[in-house]
Amino acid sequence: MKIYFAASIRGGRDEDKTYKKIIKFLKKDNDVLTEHVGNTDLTAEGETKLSDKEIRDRDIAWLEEADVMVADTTNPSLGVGYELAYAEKLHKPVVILHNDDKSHLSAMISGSDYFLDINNYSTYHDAIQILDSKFSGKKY
Ligand SMILES: O=c1[nH]c(=O)n([C@H]2C[C@H](O)[C@@H](COP(=O)(O)O)O2)cc1CO
Repeated sequence: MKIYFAASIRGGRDEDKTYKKIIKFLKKDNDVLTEHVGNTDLTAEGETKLSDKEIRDRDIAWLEEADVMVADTTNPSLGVGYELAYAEKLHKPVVILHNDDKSHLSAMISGSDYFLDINNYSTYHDAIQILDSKFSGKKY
């Protein structure tokens, strides 16, 4: 499966180690198109070798190509909000991971009838268990 993993970059990189572990787990059986999101060397400046237009256009092409989106919404991010709305427009399945101990998910996401697969996690291990139960043997 091709997975578009969405998580905060310019919104802040406090959770980058969690992103890295989630991507490592997903990569065992899948193709993660946005592996750079989990790169712990990537700062809140974002990808500096590409223009913002190149980043946006590449990411939308990846989103169109993806079978499913996994979004970690714990760290609020304009880009992730945009990607979620775009996934809804494309009718892509979306799995949301959110650590309720750290932030309160926007009502624009939790109040939407489209985003029904919203999963609260506290530790990285919980997040992996959630993904394992969703993806093992499942085709999107
Ligand atoms: O450098 C980047 N590379 C990139 O792929 N993105 C995409 C992927 C992430 O899921 C999302 C993060 O948005 P933001 O930077 O607003 O937190 O946007 C965002 C940036 C910087 O905005």
